[in-house]
Amino acid sequence: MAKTLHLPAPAKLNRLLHITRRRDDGYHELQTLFQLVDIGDTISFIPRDDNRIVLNEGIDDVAHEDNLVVRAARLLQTATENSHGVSLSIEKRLPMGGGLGGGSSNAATVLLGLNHLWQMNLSIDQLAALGLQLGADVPVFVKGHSAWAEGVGEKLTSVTLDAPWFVIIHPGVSVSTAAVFQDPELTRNTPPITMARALQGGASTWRNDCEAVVKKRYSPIAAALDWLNCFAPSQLTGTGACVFAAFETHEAAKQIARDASQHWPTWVAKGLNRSPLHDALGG
Ligand SMILES: C[C@@](CO)(OP(=O)(O)O)[C@H](O)COP(=O)(O)OP(=O)(O)OC[C@H]1O[C@@H](n2ccc(N)nc2=O)[C@H](O)[C@@H]1O
Ligand SMILES: Nc1ncnc2c1ncn2[C@@H]1O[C@H](COP(=O)(O)OP(=O)(O)O)[C@@H](O)[C@H]1O
Repeated sequence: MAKTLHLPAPAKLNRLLHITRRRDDGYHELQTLFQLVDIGDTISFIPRDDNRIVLNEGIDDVAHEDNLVVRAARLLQTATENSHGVSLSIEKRLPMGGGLGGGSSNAATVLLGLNHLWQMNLSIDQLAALGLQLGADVPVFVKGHSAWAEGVGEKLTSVTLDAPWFVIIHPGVSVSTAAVFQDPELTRNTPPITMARALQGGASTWRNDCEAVVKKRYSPIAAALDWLNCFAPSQLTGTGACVFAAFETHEAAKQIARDASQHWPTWVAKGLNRSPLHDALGG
């Protein structure tokens, strides 16, 4: 029987997110600091004798062909014109549409995992370019390092950030990314800053331009931010829904998480700089 490969798909936090401009095509240019964290999903791969791509254990709310793991596998199969197949399954731990990048990370894990399993020998840059076709957050997971990002998130420079313990709370609502970017009140003209200046400023200066609009539209997110702000400066990740705060010790994070978990789904996560996916693949 073919051996099963299990690979991690870590989450990310946006520790800073500035929106600098709306482009003519309606998309927004960003400056963001992506940090990888040590919570995530697991993707399992079993090679097949035929050329089919099959998702055995998927996600209830997402159709088979729409699932980013199936789309990533098909994209690699087409781009490399190969006739290998695979059976995939997802052990889902990350909330969907939570701003933790779970779907994007799942896609990146499939691109790297199948490049390895099918021995396609595409470079990381080639895989990141394929990943961008699936979503703006896929390339950072393909590259596998915390990063300063510009453009729509695809122009990446690896950075080494502090690695605190984070408390991450899901306030229980689902945020529409499109609606946030369409909101007339969104701050979309933050002057661009240099990466050096952002890093020099440090975490106490980092903020998320989506936060004001998201708080106004979703009162449960405002409530979770207000609650967490009583213990440490708190922020939204991506366009939400999750909010987070950093703590120096695991103990301190666990203590706050215990209280938070009485109200909301809550995670404690360690900040990372290198992806556990790249550790697992030995790259
Ligand atoms: C803003 C970030 C930061 O990480 O939010 P999260 O998704 O993590 O919350 C991401 O880059 C999100 O990228 P991605 O996940 O690809 O966005 P999508 O859901 O495809 O975007 C939905 C819609 O939002 C708008 N949109 C999205 C990204 C962007 N840079 N400018 C935009 O204007 C577009 O109208 C797009 O059709
Ligand atoms: N494998 C997958 N995991 C999560 N979401 C997926 C997946 N495949 C498709 N999706 C779709 O992508 C959307 C964004 O998911 P996700 O990346 O988890 O959130 P976010 O972009 O807010 O961090 C989901 O709401 C879902 O409809």
